[in-house]
Amino acid sequence: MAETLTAKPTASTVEKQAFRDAMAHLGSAVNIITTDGPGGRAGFTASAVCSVTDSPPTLLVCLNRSASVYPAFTENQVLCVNTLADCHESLSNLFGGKTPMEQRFDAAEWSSLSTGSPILSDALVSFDCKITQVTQIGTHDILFCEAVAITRNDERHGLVYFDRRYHPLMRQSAC
Ligand SMILES: NC(=O)c1ccc[n+]([C@@H]2O[C@H](COP(=O)([O-])OP(=O)(O)OC[C@H]3O[C@@H](n4cnc5c(N)ncnc54)[C@H](O)[C@@H]3O)[C@@H](O)[C@H]2O)c1
Ligand SMILES: Cc1cc2c(cc1C)N(C[C@H](O)[C@H](O)[C@H](O)COP(=O)(O)O)c1[nH]c(=O)[nH]c(=O)c1N2
Repeated sequence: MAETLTAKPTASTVEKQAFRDAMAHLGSAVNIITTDGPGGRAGFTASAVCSVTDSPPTLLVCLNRSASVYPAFTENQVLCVNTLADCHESLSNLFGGKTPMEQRFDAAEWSSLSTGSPILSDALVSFDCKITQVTQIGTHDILFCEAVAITRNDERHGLVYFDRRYHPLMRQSAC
């Protein structure tokens, strides 16, 4: 586990709502981030996920520190990024807040791979990761996550969150 950095707050001329309205114009994949371990099983929906480097294979996940799941991720130090397919809209909403944890997990099939974090059975792709570094910016922690195992489903269609709504993302069919 490496250092935790804290950015100095700076005055911004952009209002929070204007920022969110602007961010709603960026389409993104939708993911259910899961963890399990001494801190308990937990999961939440995240669109703030991206690739950092392939050497070592690293993704980042932004997690609001006020989320109910925050203590579990902090304690477990492992997580799985489960990228959702077009059929997962209601599952995304379940993991998107307020629903009790057991009810979230009861709605789908799960397995485990290397770290013990729940792997969503029909996810588009699952990155089983250990958290290697954490940086604090404003309300969120940026979790840098090194993939230790990956499962892929090359047949399913994708799911995109854009303009505050879900959209299916179709694979190009072979011609
Ligand atoms: N990064 C995040 O924490 C994040 C991202 C997406 C959605 N959400 C949450 O999901 C719910 C629905 O979101 P929505 O997209 O339908 O409408 P919204 O108006 O709350 O958000 C619009 C866009 O702004 C960004 N955003 C929203 N809340 C943020 C936050 N606290 N920190 C950083 N960026 C944020 C995201 O890109 C989001 O898609 C809200 O409660 C929202 O806070 C959080
Ligand atoms: C489409 C979409 C996308 C995101 C979210 C929601 C939705 C619907 N949420 C919010 C997050 O899922 C929610 O705060 C957690 O489920 C925690 O909620 P509880 O505190 O358990 O109610 C979210 N939260 C976060 O910290 N980082 C993120 O990238 C996202 N992205």
